[in-house]
Amino acid sequence: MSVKPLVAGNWKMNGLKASVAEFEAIAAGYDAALKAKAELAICPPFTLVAAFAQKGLLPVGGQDCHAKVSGAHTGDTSAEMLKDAGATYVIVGHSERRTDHAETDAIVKAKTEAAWRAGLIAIVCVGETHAERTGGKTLDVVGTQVAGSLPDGTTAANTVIAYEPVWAIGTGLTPTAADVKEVHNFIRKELVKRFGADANGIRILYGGSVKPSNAAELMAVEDVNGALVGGASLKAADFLGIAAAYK
Ligand SMILES: O=C(CO)COP(=O)(O)O
Repeated sequence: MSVKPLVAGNWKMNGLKASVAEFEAIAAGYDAALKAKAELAICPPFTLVAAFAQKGLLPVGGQDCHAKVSGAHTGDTSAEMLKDAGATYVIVGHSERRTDHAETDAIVKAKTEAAWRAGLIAIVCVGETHAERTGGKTLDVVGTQVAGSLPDGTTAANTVIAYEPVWAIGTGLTPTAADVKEVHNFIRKELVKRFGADANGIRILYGGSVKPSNAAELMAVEDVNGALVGGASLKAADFLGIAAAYK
């Protein structure tokens, strides 16, 4: 099944009002040739979601959501609020949330359901730590996260998976193409086993130190259907360079 790749930018805790210029530069550079290669999306901090979405230039996403619709949850943002602000996507279960905010697979699953309830596409992140990889536990860990973080009813239309090895995030290190292939093939198999043939259309993004210089090799790997890009998504030239790496 041929799947249109998605190259999504995760701006993390970066960006001020002035950053709308960089967002506009990304949209301006997304020409017909790039449109033929990949879809783009930008997930800025909450404070910029509405401002970016109002531009109507590219799909926008949040970086997290609460599982509930509303209520006494100081500092949290619901999926409905993101939808109201104009978001299309929301990232859930990023390793920085799993670590900094002790998010478990059960919490990530509840957030994924919240995303669907609000009409958002969930970008569900999974990935092993360095110790887990060197301990030979990568597929066990990723398999457990995939099983526990995805609700019944996961489809190609409501969910994107992002495989992000924790040790590759922000480090400049990346797994070999063979290692990426092993994990993506494994995730695909698990998805098809549980959700049926439709799961061949679920996009599985690779994330972790993706740059224009390594994008061509990583994006050519079987079952890699795009990228979730951190640092290199903050500069239009780098982010567009990743999309351009598609043949
Ligand atoms: O965590 C990531 C995207 O969600 C990857 O970050 P980097 O691209 O900065 O390594």
